[in-house]
Amino acid sequence: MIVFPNAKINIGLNILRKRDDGYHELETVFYPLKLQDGLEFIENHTGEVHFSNSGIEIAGKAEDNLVVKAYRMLAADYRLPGIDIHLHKVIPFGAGLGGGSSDAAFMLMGLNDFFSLNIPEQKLLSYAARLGADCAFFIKNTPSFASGIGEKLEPLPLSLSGWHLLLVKPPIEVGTKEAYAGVRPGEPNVGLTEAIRFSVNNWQGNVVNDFEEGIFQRFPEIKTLKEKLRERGAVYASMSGSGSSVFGLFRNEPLWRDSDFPEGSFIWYEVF
Ligand SMILES: C[C@](O)(CO)[C@H](O)COP(=O)(O)OP(=O)(O)OC[C@H]1O[C@@H](n2ccc(N)nc2=O)[C@H](O)[C@@H]1O
Ligand SMILES: Nc1ncnc2c1ncn2[C@@H]1O[C@H](COP(=O)(O)OP(=O)(O)OP(=O)(O)O)[C@@H](O)[C@H]1O
Repeated sequence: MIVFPNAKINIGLNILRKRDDGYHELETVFYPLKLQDGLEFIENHTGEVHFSNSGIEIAGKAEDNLVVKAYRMLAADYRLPGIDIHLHKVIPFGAGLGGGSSDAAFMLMGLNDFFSLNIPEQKLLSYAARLGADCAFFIKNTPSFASGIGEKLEPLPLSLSGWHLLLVKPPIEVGTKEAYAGVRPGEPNVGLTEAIRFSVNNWQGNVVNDFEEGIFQRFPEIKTLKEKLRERGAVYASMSGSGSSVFGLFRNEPLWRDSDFPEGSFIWYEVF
């Protein structure tokens, strides 16, 4: 079976408070992108899991990969055969695009479908939440308002249809944990549920990402990137999640060249 896990952006991200277990309560809007990895698995007769990877190389042991963790989680509760997994990685990581979380969520859904496990959506959502705070979103994969630690989801009637998105990930990887360490939690001036209802023209300054302050201090080139997207005509520009990627929303196709951005940047353009 082959599935295509997609990326997400965060539109606004307010970090409200730190919990006793170290996680942070937040409010954010998740919006799916067409940018995708390719994830294939076939049954084998060894009873083992084999993992291979092409495209962007993922360092570390196969057992640490979120798709293998997703398999192990289901295999603990359901009878599953061994499988060979191949992940073609296109979505950059350390980018705030949720690529690893998406791979894990699509693995859960793929195993559920292919091996007819009949796991209801509510249960898939709770498996996903155990794999990562972002992961549950990809089970639904429609524009959503998220709260809690990112796992409480409500569908959001937000359509960016017709808007052009230009996303740039500079050659900097930001770890999620370190990004959280650099924020000061607090209540926003305008709550996200209210701000997101404004027209996109009024988002800048109202729909904010609380990770930006700390990350821009550490990596001024990411701040410069956001300014560049605004100069190029982005009606709204923001870092996504914990960074390092930055996106701009444009009314029309933006004019840009690869050389506008830091050498080695990953660039993605789509029309919603
Ligand atoms: C930055 C976001 O992408 C915004 O959507 C997410 O909050 C991150 O979600 P994620 O990558 O799925 O995160 P996880 O793998 O669950 O957590 C990685 C680390 O980030 C921190 N973390 C994550 C989520 C959260 N609400 N509060 C946290 O403090 C914790 O230190 C945790 O150990
Ligand atoms: N399938 C996977 N794809 C990408 N990274 C993975 C995967 N499985 C495990 N990882 C590990 O997760 C780390 C990436 O996590 P990180 O949270 O920084 O990235 P991200 O995909 O940009 O997500 P986020 O939007 O949550 O910030 C990498 O260092 C990598 O080793």
